[in-house]
Amino acid sequence: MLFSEELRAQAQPIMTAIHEHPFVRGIATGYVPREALIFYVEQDFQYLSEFIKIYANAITKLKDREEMKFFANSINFILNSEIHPHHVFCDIADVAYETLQHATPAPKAYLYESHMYRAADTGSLLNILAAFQPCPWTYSEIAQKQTKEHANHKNNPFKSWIDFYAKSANESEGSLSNSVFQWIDRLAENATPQQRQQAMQFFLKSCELEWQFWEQAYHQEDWHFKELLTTEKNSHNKKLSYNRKTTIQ
Ligand SMILES: Cc1ncc(CN)c(N)n1
Repeated sequence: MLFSEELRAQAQPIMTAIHEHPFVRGIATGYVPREALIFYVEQDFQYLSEFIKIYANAITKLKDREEMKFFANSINFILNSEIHPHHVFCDIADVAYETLQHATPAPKAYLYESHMYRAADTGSLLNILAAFQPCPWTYSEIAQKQTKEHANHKNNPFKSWIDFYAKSANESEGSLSNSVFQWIDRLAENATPQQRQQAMQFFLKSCELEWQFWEQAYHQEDWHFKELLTTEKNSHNKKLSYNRKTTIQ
């Protein structure tokens, strides 16, 4: 069995829980509470910004130009394309995207970012790829499953979100996702059982943190002593006062 097959097999219970998560089901059925959408975008904006920095840092560990290109493309995708799904959520929540770009990372987002830095700090490309991979992989799985269920019908306000990640499953992110699994397999061939085990742990923890990220947004889980822990003035302490862009008649 290829190592990437082992990774996916071990992660299956987590992937099933992600598919069944109420936030993710809400995308398929067309309704997610407004506060959850706002919290998600605030946190994801911060998370993806951090992800870019971690990708950039990972480039310093590479020797091969093709490998560098992969990380450069990933950064480009996050910076220039992945704002679209955020806009979809903002439009549904009827909130201006610019107002959601100043949050402090909430506990699970902080944990996820720290986890990826920890993977990068090991200096092992296998660990780095294993820790990064659940980010594109789980979204591509969600979108492909929801497309198969025909959740992306024209009356679903989340259609464009599903189409975006389903399309990227075939083009950039997903085909990228497959090529990353192949890359992981090549690295795993020369790894010791201990090194594979460590990479497996990075992968599974990132999968769990993907589930936690949905959970955190759905329940707007934040630091309990937030006012002591942040210097941000514009954090989502004020979430209930987010003005709608349009006036309700
Ligand atoms: C937390 C999280 N994980 C994954 C993705 C999809 N790249 C995302 N936007 N945010």
